[in-house]
Amino acid sequence: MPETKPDFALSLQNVTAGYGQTHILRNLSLRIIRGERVAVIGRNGAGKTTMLSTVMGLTRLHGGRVSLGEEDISRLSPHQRSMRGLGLVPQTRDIFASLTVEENLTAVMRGKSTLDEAYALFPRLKERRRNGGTQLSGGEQQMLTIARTLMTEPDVVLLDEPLEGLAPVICEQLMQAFEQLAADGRRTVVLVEQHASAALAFATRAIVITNGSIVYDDSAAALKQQPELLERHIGVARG
Ligand SMILES: Nc1ncnc2c1ncn2[C@@H]1O[C@H](COP(=O)(O)OP(=O)(O)OP(=O)(O)O)[C@@H](O)[C@H]1O
Repeated sequence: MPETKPDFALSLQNVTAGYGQTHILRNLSLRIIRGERVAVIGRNGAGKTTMLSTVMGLTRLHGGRVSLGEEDISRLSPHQRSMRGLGLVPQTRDIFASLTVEENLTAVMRGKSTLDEAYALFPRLKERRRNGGTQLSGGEQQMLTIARTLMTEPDVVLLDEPLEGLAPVICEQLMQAFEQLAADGRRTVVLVEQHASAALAFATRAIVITNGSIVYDDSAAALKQQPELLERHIGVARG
């Protein structure tokens, strides 16, 4: 029987990248299959944000290649990458504070995306649609940041520590929204998160980064069963 080739959504091949002359990621290789849910965990400063930023074209690529599907996107600008279906939800909640919720969403809307879609995912944003960015709570700002990225119709969604600093009840709502985003393999989701247990409950695959290199790449369920490994790689296994 002919072997079917995996459909890779995103690939990093021998990537060395950083800021200016500094190398943070070292010869990092990774291939993510379309529809996969991947958790990326690691200690502070391990290079998780740098990895997402490198995929998005926001760092200096010193060597290697980044591909989206079959296409080498290593030389494309962040905007071109976004147009091809990459969406980054940055750690720095990225909204226009002077605009209302609705204006924030319509400003970046693309293709077939609709406000209803955003509001179905986050009903709270519908309630707050006429409120300005500065009037939102931290959790609402995070919801808006995620919804803004979705308005660009990404096939691959990169989430950079979306739960950081938020109350447990909001974290739960966000995790439910990520479940919906990833449902039926509709989107490929890469979740960088310090809350290891939430990330591992969501993901099918886990990647652990230490000093800019991948030290674990296997099933999320298997990593959950090895608290000593989690402890070794990320310190206190945070809930
Ligand atoms: N803009 C920058 N310029 C120079 N060095 C940077 C920059 N951003 C991050 N670094 C450095 O790159 C290394 C990796 O940082 P990165 O933010 O990727 O880690 P991280 O795993 O996401 O950690 P955290 O959980 O703290 O966000 C760190 O040593 C950091 O100081």
